Amino acid sequence: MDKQNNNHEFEYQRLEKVLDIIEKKQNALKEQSSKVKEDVVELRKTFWDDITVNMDEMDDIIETQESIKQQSNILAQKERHYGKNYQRMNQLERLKNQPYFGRIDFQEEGSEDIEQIYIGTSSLMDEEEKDFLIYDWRAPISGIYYDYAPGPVEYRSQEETVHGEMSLKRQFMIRNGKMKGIFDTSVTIIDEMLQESLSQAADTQMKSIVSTIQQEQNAVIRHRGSKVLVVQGAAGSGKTSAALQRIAYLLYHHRTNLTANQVLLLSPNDLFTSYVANVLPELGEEPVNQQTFHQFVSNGTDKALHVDSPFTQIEKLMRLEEKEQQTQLEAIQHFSSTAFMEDINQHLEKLNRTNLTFRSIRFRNELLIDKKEIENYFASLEKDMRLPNKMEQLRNWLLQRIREIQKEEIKKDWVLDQIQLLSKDDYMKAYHEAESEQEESSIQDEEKVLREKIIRKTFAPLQKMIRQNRFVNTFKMYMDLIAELNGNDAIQRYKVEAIRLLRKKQIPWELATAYNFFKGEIIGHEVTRPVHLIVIDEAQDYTPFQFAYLKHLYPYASFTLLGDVNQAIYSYASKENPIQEKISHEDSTERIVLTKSYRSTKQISDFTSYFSPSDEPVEPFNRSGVLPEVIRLTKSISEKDALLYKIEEKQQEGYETIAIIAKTAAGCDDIYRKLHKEVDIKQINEDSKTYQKGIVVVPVYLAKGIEFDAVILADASDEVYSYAADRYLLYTACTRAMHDLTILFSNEMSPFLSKIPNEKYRYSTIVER
Ligand SMILES: Nc1ncnc2c1ncn2[C@@H]1O[C@H](COP(=O)(O)OP(=O)(O)OP(=O)(O)O)[C@@H](O)[C@H]1O
Repeated sequence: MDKQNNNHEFEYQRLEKVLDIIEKKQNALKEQSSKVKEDVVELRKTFWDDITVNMDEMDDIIETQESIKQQSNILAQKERHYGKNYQRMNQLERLKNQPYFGRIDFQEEGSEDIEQIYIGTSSLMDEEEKDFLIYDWRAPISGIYYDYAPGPVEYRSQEETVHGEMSLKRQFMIRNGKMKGIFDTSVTIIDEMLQESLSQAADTQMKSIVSTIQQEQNAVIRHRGSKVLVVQGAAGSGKTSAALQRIAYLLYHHRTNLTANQVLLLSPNDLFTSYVANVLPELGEEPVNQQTFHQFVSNGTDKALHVDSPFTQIEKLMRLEEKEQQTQLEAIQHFSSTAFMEDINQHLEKLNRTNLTFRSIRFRNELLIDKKEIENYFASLEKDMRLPNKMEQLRNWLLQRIREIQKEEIKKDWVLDQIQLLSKDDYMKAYHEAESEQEESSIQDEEKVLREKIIRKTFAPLQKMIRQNRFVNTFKMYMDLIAELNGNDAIQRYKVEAIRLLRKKQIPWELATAYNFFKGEIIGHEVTRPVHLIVIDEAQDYTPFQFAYLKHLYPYASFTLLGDVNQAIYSYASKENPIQEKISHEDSTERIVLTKSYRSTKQISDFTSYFSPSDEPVEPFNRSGVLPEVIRLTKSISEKDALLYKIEEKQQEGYETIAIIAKTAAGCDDIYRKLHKEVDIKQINEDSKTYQKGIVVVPVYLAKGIEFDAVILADASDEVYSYAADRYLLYTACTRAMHDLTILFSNEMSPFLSKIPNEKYRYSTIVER
């Protein structure tokens, strides 16, 4: 290789050249696009001109249909072409800003040549469309860039493992098409680009990390093989980032059999959904189907039911005294377990052997089919048949019964009464319908058509109701199951309140997924769209039941679960979660641990490591900042003044996103009330969809997954964070801080903080105005 190609001057010139080619391609594409657009508009306008419509003979009809089909295909093809151009235009626009971020010089074993591989967010060919000027970061060869330092390397192409030598690894910092820096890995010891990226201010929209993906993250992104991938990652280790880049990677590699709408991304709350919404489009991919699990469950349940959110569950628990909380937890843990799924299965078997609870079918206030009759039919079905199959038979039988009833009803006088109420239009339609059936229609023919119309219309809701299985009372059976549950004192006590809520059609979160499972096992699960890949972020908050339910619904889907056992704030609900090692050691499950934490400064990471709830290792990234500050409020200063003082200080220090985090929603209300007249502060609650830069007040459980420049923990006194479960909340809250962490408390500090060595934080007793 020409040594000249190694110097920086070469890189500046190359960048110019590439930008020039991008521009040329853009211009060519623009021209092409406007031509295609004109064609599409023209074709839409003249769609019928080239078609000869002839319906005389059967052959003519077929020919007409054929030519319509052909014309539609041409139109569709042109529209697709236009869509593709549009997509490519966006890609080129992005490339113009940062065409590439890396270069590797690679010599394949046995080859004389050294290839220069430039890596960017999407690929670019030279003007002759012969050679790659830029490789997509997801191309197999690009993997080397993330996995190795210069030296011997290998990568896996479609068919084989390719070995070779990497002689150069170079990083480029290109912003707005301008070269801002060039770093060779052999020269720089620390990753300057990563340092730069991490020291930036927090954003309300997550950014893609393709240019600085780290080796361990790359293993997550490019993982193949096992059906279930479990990622345990320290707070701020890039789980969410890796999850999104993984989706982009898989969409790229499985273009032909995986599309964005076959991916389900489950996120912890709406705020988070909008926080990450930009990443995939930034990577040139379509957004995937993203929901919270609460939305997923609510969409799959009875319309009349109100499903409590997980936040309601956590708030309720936090209001209880420790002993009461323990009892409640014990019950919740049972409902969260796969043992409860077993209870349900046994109960369903029993129901299958005995009978289900049906509703009688009524019509015009009269009993049409008595539930006894339905029970008898159910009992007559073959004993070993599965419940959903029995239900199908039952539906068909009922629909047939309805058809027979219709034949009787059509003759009755009430139908004639209804005919009198029909509009003139309906009469006319009936007249034409009757006429089209017979050359000369009589009054009787018209009446027959009208009677059929009335019967069809009147019975339609009934048929719909049968198709929707509303003749079986799954909710009542579920309530019975809960009421009949045996179990310890905790369960017996829990049942009383649960039944009270269920009677009001309100379902507590811990019973909601189980109800959908129970119902689906009776009437069949409704899976509306094919899902091939399910990515669950904050997976530590899923119960074994919930995870088993998802696997049951989508037995052929691949799963990627990402979470942190240290942030299991719903450990309130379950001691076990799918991220834990023992659960993830099932067949076809692989587990990757991300230990390095990138979000917070080393000082914040060190500090939080003292109260991290589990032994999972956390290795702080070496980015320096100030020590966290722990402030004791004394009587001479109110919480309000202390907060105002600290907010002002953080603003003066230049922080743009400042979060005041409280434990509960009530705590947030209180802070908001005290401060909103003094400073511009926004409150984040369960319904918040987005947030802006500035000052926010937010409960811990809604700050999950998000990050802020500066975090002020409003009250870390011992009476606020003292139970075992509070440790997870405290840890989650403090690890949201990127650059600055301030903790306030009055009287005694939380026991989780009191053991931290003094040199790990700055301590002050009073804040003076
Ligand atoms: N390789 C990387 N390059 C640049 N930034 C990174 C990288 N990895 C992580 N980050 C940054 O670190 C921060 C934390 O990342 P992310 O939110 O993905 O972590 P997480 O593991 O999901 O965190 P948590 O579990 O605490 O919510 C983000 O600002 C992200 O952009």
